[in-house]
Amino acid sequence: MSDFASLGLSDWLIQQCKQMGISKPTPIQENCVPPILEGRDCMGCAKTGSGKTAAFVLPVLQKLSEDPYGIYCLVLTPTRELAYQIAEQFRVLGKPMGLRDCIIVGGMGNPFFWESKSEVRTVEELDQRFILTPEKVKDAYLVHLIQKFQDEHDDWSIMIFTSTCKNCQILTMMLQKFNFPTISLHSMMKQKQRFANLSMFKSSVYKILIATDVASRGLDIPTVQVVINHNTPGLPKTYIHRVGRTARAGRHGVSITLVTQYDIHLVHSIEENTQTKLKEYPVEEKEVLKILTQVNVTRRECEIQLESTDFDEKKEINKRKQIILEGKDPDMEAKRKAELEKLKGKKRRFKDKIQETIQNKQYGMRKAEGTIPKCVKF
Ligand SMILES: Nc1ncnc2c1ncn2[C@@H]1O[C@H](COP(=O)(O)OP(=O)(O)OP(=O)(O)O)[C@@H](O)[C@H]1O
Repeated sequence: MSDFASLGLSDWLIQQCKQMGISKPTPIQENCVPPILEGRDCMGCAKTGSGKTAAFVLPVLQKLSEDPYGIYCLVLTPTRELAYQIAEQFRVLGKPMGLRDCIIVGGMGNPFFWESKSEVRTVEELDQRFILTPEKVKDAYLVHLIQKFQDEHDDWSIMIFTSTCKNCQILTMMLQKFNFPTISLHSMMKQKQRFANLSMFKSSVYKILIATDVASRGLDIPTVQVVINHNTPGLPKTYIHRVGRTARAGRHGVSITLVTQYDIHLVHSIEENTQTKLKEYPVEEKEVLKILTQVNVTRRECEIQLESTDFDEKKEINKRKQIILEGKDPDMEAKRKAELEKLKGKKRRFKDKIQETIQNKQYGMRKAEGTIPKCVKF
């Protein structure tokens, strides 16, 4: 493995990397830094947590420092949280050159600035991936797993991914009722709250973050030791992004995916895609059964509690907001959808009618042929 100097990086940047605890380039950095410094187009692809951000931040900063003029670099990210995280990397590495940056995100009013520190530690070992196939679907397994991690580790931190905002909210409420230090992150929360929750999780005020896929891409929280997929991801790509939130930069990490009998095909495509056979996670069923009723009752209580809030109403508002952002009129869209449904209904009835006519004809023909079996009464 080469060092940063041999990649053509300046001393001040190498020093800044050292200050962050980064002394040797990762393969993606080794392969991307020189061509970017040469001014060539570069497309990089590497596994999660392998230092892709610094692979472009470092050469961009170096080139900018050579000719610091005007707006130099525009970075596009899939989520707001990721925009802040990347800006943070630019800020930390670009501190000696007095870098100025601006974050622009949708749905939050004016762009604003954010200051915080980034943390890097030494590179360690690989991660382990498991599946857990519960006898019965549900949440008791989740509670059992968390309990186990809490009992077995002094320093623990878990990210749980689930499919919908509503489920994310219910699970959070439920785990809080079991006194687990839990916080959530999903798109139906106000952005301010999303940032606040993320930073409280990052600083270990809360040990469990329950999130939808809004948190599955790019977030770098080195302390996360376990990722639990409360639902089996529908796409292998989503699985890869989710489990990539642990075992960052060569650290240890475990991922556990809850799988029902209906998800086996999804597991197979994940295994095929990742070229990894998922191991069965051993669970003491007896222990799970002990808490089963209590967990079910608590979950139901949380569902009822949530139904009495304006959660679904907000969902409707968010949907309408999205339609407006897409440049469409939400009322017109609703009308269009209703008309489409009407048309589909008409088509369905027409199809049923044809089917019925065909059946009647067939019946008539078989009757004429005398091939219809006689009804026998006992
Ligand atoms: N050369 C290095 N040596 C050790 N740690 C590094 C090195 N480069 C970056 N890191 C650290 O590794 C962690 C992961 O980096 P980064 O977030 O850029 O990964 P990524 O490849 O973009 O991951 P993802 O695909 O999940 O977005 C960060 O904490 C970063 O500071």
